[in-house]
Amino acid sequence: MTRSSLTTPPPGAVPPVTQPGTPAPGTALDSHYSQCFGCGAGHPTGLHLKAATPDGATVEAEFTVGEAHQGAPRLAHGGVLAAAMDEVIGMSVYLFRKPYVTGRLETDYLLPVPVGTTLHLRAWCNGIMGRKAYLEAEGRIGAPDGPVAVRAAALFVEVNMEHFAKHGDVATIAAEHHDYEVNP
Ligand SMILES: CCCCC/C=C\C/C=C\C/C=C\C/C=C\CCCC(=O)SCCNC(=O)CCNC(=O)[C@H](O)C(C)(C)COP(=O)(O)OP(=O)(O)OC[C@H]1O[C@@H](n2cnc3c(N)ncnc32)[C@H](O)[C@@H]1OP(=O)(O)O
Repeated sequence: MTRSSLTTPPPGAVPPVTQPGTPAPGTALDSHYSQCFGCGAGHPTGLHLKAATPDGATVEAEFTVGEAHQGAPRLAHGGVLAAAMDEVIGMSVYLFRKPYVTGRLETDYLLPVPVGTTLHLRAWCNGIMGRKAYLEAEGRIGAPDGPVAVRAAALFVEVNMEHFAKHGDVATIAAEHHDYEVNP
């Protein structure tokens, strides 16, 4: 992965700590919001990522490239692939049971990804420093050990729930999200 210093854990970054409530190894991960472009079942043209954590610390997910995801004819749009990486990384940092948002996302595109391809995604955390989490992901074509088509490195920043309440409907967040107390 070609990455900048901004997404590389600095000296002193620590491994993430498993929190109470972290899903057990093998648990399927629910969508965090039904209208989410990445994982929401209610989004008409979204990515509909299906995810699980094999070990309580990393996330594996599948995304099948559809007609709605094209850039060039019959090929996935690069921004859509970046969105898939953002989503699986977001799911992985959420395993630590704190709300984070993407601050920076860097993406390497190694292979074209045709419509109909199932990308096997994997995301993990390389370290945490204060509010900043340093994460990485890869997307492989056709199988968990298939050729790598996309790699990403990201900096996620911890926020409080007011971050979401400021722009969203608090009742909707509360209704769909039971892991955090929503009390702005
Ligand atoms: C409706 C339901 C929603 C409810 C969700 C609730 C919880 C979530 C639960 C589950 C989620 C599960 C799955 C999620 C899956 C996928 C989601 C995808 C994630 C996204 O798609 S999310 C949308 C895109 N995302 C944004 O919409 C962020 C916009 N942005 C901001 O909101 C601010 O910009 C913020 C908060 C990032 C920082 O603002 P701030 O004021 O809090 O803090 P500050 O600026 O001081 O930064 C603190 C330290 O981070 C460094 N830093 C910041 N940004 C940097 C950058 N770009 N590059 C390098 N370093 C950076 C600073 O340099 C400083 O570093 P230092 O401390 O060393 O000085």
